[in-house]
Amino acid sequence: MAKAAVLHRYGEPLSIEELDLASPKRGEVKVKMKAAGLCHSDWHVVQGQLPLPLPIVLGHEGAGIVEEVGEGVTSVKQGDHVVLNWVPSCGTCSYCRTGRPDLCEEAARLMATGTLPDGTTRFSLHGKPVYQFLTAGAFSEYTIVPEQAAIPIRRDVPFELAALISCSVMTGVGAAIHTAQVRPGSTVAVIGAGGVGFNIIQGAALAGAKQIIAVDIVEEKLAMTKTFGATHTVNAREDDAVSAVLDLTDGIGVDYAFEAIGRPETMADAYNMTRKAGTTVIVGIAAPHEAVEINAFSLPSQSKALTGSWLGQGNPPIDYPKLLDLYAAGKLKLEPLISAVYSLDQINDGFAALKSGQNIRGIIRFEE
Ligand SMILES: NC(=O)c1ccc[n+]([C@@H]2O[C@H](COP(=O)([O-])OP(=O)(O)OC[C@H]3O[C@@H](n4cnc5c(N)ncnc54)[C@H](O)[C@@H]3O)[C@@H](O)[C@H]2O)c1
Ligand SMILES: [Zn+2]
Ligand SMILES: [Zn+2]
Repeated sequence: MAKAAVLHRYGEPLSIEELDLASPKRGEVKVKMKAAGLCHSDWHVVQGQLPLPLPIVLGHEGAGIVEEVGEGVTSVKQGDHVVLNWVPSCGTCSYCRTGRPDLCEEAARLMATGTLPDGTTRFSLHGKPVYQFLTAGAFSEYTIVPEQAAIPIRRDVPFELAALISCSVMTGVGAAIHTAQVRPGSTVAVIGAGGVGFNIIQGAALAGAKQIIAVDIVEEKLAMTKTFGATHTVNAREDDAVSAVLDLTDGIGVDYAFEAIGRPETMADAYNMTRKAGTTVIVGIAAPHEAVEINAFSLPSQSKALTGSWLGQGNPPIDYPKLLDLYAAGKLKLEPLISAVYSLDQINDGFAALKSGQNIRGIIRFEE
């Protein structure tokens, strides 16, 4: 049995249920969850913007302890501390073989099916399957994931901080460092200062950007971005974000602009505040039917690079431990990213806070 937060119908609160949990099969790992972050991607699912099979256990940003391993598992053992990798790459598809495990075809398939690789799930309720978001299903006391989804980590980092590495830190820092490859002395704008946006800001600062402009609509969070390396802030409720960023860059625009909200309008804003030959990186996730409007003539005449970034173009077995080492070396801030801690029972309060934009990151702490 495992107590978990289950989404039964889009738009409804999650319900806390005691689910049946099978044993780990070959190549699978049972994890006792210790902490799980509330990411806007989970919220997109709740709202029906990312259609998935229901009922489902959401949560994909998590850390815990290996409780049991299935046959053939070699990379982790009972008692290891692990961070969940929500893109458990297969190692054999064309993307994996060409160094892009973030775009693994098998992991993309599992996102759509809400299952483990064999097409089934280990959670069930009254004999019917309960699906697992991104194979993780992290909003549960226990979960069972593919071996590739449980990345062993150093033991000296508290679980709540380690959990953040799983999505917001990897996604944000990776978007700046891997995807945009922000150069020292460059100029950056980040639209959306949430869990992901704060990490794009600290990633750009780590890369040596000289000007980092944070754009959001919540003044308290904008003020906090300064401690993560932002040099300027723009409140998009008060000012037009594109004009404000152009004003701050002598009318030229920034070298790199990032969108970290998931709205087509702000994606176009990110493009429009990028200078000629600069780079626009879309990190926010919009619904599959939505489209972004971009001036067609500008595409050749301004020659900007427009790209996306998934999991910060990361390779979790290598990058999660590296990011934790950067934290231990005092080069990444993790503690101040957590602005509220909830119990699993309080998860709907956490999502209400996420919806209102008040948290940087809210995190679930599982009871002992
Ligand atoms: N590409 C990936 O791999 C990946 C990974 C994780 C999350 N995401 C996506 O990134 C996005 C951000 O996720 P998050 O967890 O940081 O979300 P979040 O809710 O923590 O942050 C979103 C921020 O946007 C701000 N905002 C909302 N409307 C705005 C507006 N009109 N103008 C300016 N700011 C506005 C909010 O105040 C909030 O601070 C989501 O779409 C999420 O699904 C993508
Ligand atoms: Zn996420
Ligand atoms: Zn693959």
